[in-house]
Amino acid sequence: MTRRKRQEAPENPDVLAPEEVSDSERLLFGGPLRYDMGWNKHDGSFLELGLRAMIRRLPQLVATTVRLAHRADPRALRVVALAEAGRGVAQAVGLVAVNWVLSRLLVPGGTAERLTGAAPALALVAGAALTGALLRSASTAGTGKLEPTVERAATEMYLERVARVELAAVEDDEFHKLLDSASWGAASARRMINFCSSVVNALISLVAAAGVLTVLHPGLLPLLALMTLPSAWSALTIARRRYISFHNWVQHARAGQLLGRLLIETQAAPEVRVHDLGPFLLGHFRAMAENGEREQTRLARLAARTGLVASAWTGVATAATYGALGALLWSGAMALSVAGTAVIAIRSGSSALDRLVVQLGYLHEEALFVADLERLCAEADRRVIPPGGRDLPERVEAIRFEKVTFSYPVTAAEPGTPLVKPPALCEVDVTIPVGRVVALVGRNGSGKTTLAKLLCGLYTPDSGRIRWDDVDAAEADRRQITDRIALVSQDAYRWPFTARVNVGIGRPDAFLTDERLDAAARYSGADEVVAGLPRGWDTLLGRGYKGGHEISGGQWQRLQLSRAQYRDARILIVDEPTSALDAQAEQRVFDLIRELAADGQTVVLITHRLHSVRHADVIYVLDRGRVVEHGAFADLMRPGAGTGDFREMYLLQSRQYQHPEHN
Ligand SMILES: Nc1ncnc2c1ncn2[C@@H]1O[C@H](COP(=O)(O)OP(=O)(O)OP(=O)(O)O)[C@@H](O)[C@H]1O
Repeated sequence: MTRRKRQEAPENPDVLAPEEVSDSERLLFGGPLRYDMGWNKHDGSFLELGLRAMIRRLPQLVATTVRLAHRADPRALRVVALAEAGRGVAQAVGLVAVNWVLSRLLVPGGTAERLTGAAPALALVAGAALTGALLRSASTAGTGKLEPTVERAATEMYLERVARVELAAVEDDEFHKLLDSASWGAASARRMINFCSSVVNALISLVAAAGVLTVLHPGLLPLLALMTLPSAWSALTIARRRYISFHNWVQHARAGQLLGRLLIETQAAPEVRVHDLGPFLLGHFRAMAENGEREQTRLARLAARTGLVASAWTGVATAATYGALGALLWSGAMALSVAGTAVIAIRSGSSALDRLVVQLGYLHEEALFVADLERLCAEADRRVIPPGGRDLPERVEAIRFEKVTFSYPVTAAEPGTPLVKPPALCEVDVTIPVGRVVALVGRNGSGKTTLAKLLCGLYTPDSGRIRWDDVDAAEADRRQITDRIALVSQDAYRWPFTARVNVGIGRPDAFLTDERLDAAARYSGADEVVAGLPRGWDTLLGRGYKGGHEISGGQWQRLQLSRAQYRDARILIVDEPTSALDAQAEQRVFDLIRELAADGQTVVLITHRLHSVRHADVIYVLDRGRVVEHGAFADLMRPGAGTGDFREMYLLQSRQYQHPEHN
């Protein structure tokens, strides 16, 4: 693979290098492989932050961290805050004591005499160092306690909110992106504790150094600035360089990793072999990896150059500082002991500022994810399933859809280009008498599943009403609606749990007994599936786990039918219940549904197998979101009745089952 001509290196090394995209990436992904995920929007955020902006944001960042920590463990927060403040005082006292020591040592007289004179000051230096060490360990312990607590509290806050929102929110693209970036918020909150404690510590050290210098000699403060600013600039520049390198490298690495995954993925494996895709994918993998390596080398060279410039600046600043100190000493404006203390204070202040700018950058980046987490919580609260509501009648006679219209939210392909999509349901009138079998039939995309989801309360109509006798579902207690419904959908979830839990999860609050499970399993033929599992009911279902066992689509469907039976709800919605079942199992399911109907169970049956709806009490035929005809099977099959849609579809299907000679 040849590589495109390298683009010119950027003039300003603080700006991200232009995209270096290999031909492989252009061919396979149409350009650089960028994720369209929520967190992606924070890529490169460190670079947007200058020194001044960092300092401006400092109070807000510290406030956010303190708020998180206070919510999780106020006591540990107090320990960390007091320990850090105490460390600052200990540092200042230590510096003053050093000055005292030097002033006692640098006086004329015998060594023993001078040492004796400096003894109290030396004891103070030792005391300050010991106190500082003890406080540091208290702060480390407090931070260590806060970190996991903050992460747990933030994770719980996230999960608890997400579990309560409407389905429409989870399906909304924008909400999903926010969900994605907020999912990093908990780990970021944890890291913020550490970064923030380092920032506060560096800040206190800096203030202590500046305070002591001001007390010693006001003229020393500009020297601190002279020495620390180039060093802060160099620390920030080098940190940015590393950051740029990481972000450029990570894109190419991601693209390469994707190819690596495709080569070993089970689903792709047959095609990789039959079409001999191995060398093709491997060749592109190598080209991308080499591109990534070249990028890293280039950035490492640039980082080395910047480091050298920064070191030269720091050297000049150090020389200027020591020159100024020398001049003050020479002119007699400053005592030697003060100059000695000033050197120590300036060094400690400058290293504190280095730490401050780097840690502040990281703190800023983590704070963006925590802000997403907070935004998600606010948004989730806005889109939460409303709690409470009107009680449903104990014995409902019929559920009625009255002129119900519903549209899914439309996502524009390009920003600012609204898409017009017809509603999934349009002015639909459907009556579901309790204790009867109602069938919904129609072409793909005609709105059958949408109607079932509205019945479950997963969506609410844009207009029109769904009434449970005289109670409007929009005002009813949603829990009472879902409690009365069991749903077997074509895409029912395959829980990576044991077979026992996969059925029992139909009603998680009910006691799991083998008796109840066996009864539910017999209902759909899942008893045969369970009998064939290596550990029976206790077999873990799902590949990729030790002891995990995979079962076929049809076997899953039987388990899912048992789950609905285990739920023991008054209304059973079955959406394509037999799509993956063999002919025998399918017949059995429809016989069961008939038996249920005879027992007075309400069944809403959605299916494309029209021969199976012959026994339904009423059949609704949908087309492009509208009910085009409805009635009993015999009525719909009468020539000339209604629109004839059902009759036509039914006859077409029956002809396919007949032997060609009989046509
Ligand atoms: N989650 C969704 N988001 C956006 N549009 C959707 C969503 N689900 C369904 N639709 C659209 O709504 C319309 C009705 O879909 P629905 O799944 O209700 O039809 P259906 O009759 O059950 O189809 P099938 O027989 O294929 O299962 C279709 O145009 C479909 O593309």
